[in-house]
Amino acid sequence: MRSIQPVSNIDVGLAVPGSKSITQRALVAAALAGGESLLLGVLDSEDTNYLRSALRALGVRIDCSDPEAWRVQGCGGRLRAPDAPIYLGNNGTATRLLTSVAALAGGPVRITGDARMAERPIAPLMEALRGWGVAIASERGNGCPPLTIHGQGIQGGSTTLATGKSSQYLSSLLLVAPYAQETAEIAVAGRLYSRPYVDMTLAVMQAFGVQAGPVPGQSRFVVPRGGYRARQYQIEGDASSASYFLAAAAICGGRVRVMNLPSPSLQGDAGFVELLARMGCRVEQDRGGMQVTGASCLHGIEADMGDMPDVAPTLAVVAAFAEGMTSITNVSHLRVKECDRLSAMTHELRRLGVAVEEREDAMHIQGRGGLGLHGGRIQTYRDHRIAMSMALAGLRIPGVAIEGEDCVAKSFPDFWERFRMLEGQG
Ligand SMILES: O=C(O)C1=C[C@@H](OP(=O)(O)O)[C@@H](O)[C@H](O)C1
Ligand SMILES: C=C(OP(=O)(O)O)C(=O)O
Repeated sequence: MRSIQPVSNIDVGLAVPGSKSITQRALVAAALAGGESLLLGVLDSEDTNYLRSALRALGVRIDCSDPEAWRVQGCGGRLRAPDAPIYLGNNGTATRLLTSVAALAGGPVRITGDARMAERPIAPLMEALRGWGVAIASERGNGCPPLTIHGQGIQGGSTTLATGKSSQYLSSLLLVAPYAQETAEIAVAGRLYSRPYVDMTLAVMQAFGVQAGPVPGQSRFVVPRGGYRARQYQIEGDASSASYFLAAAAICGGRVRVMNLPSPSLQGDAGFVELLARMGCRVEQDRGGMQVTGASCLHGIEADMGDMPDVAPTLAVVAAFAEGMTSITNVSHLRVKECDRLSAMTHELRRLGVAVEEREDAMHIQGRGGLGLHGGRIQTYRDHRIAMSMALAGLRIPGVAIEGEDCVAKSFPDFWERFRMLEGQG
């Protein structure tokens, strides 16, 4: 258990670990490319280690003797079937991305994960891969992992993605599409959640030499045949990880600078600072980083967070210290993350006395400037984002403690060491 110390008026500058999403995309592109890539500023965490081990099992050599600069010997799109199942814990991104990558292995690949991953859907991606001639089955027949992919290459041509609740399906199809036997087309049916992650995928693909994109005016993506070019690639700081520190300035007053989160950024979650600005904070952002200065009074806002799901818990905690109602809408996909985050955040904020209403796809938080709140032992449901966001409440409310705090290792292994920089202030 980790007890949090309240502070006020902070003044902190820091760099955050590399982006989890960009690291994983760059690893896949570099693994499939021909030749050696050097990935700089990578995130070295539980999730990226799962993906790294999986790519090694598929025959890719990755040298991590420098933890922040990984050297990847690309296989030119030719992977081997692994000797054992690939275990990916609760890494949704890697599970979705590797499901398509596994189709390029010359033999069966079994992908497994932890108990929660076995509840996180993947059926729309399976169906779209079948449209490209890939034989794939979900072991329990429920459209969730464990899965077996009978890797024999990807035929390509047209397929349809019935989108479902994750953009990771589309990112997965896009990333392997250059290695299909025919030009690949993906028609997207239905609403696409978390769209900025798709743009990030396209940007990483472009950086590795593949120009893919949506057909203007249509919900269809075309990816030319070819392959990735190995290169040296610099990864930005993680915008979701940065949100906890930037939000601390909003909650406690004072200012926080994150040096390695540039504006513009490839990450949709970099838009979190715009929400803080709407609540009254001062935001400065440029290529050199982002800075948030807290306001004497925060006010509630309406925020459609369909495109920024991972920072919705952070905003929910800030909302508890604002005056008035904050509505976080369009977030039903939060229910299929590491835990059901809508339900978890509702429970844990209520534990501290915050008035929260939970809806199927939204949360409404009635802030009273933090008045009347009290301490409590926060349950984290093995979810890093519940731990890191709820810790922020303890910077204002005495007596907040976080149970199961080690879950931060998924995306931010030294979160607590950096968090101590905040607690040491004021
Ligand atoms: O593609 C990615 O890197 C991610 C996409 C998002 O998931 P969904 O598209 O499932 O919302 C996000 O929540 C996840 O943490 C990372
Ligand atoms: C949802 C997340 O990750 P993933 O889907 O990759 O498990 C996250 O990091 O908040």
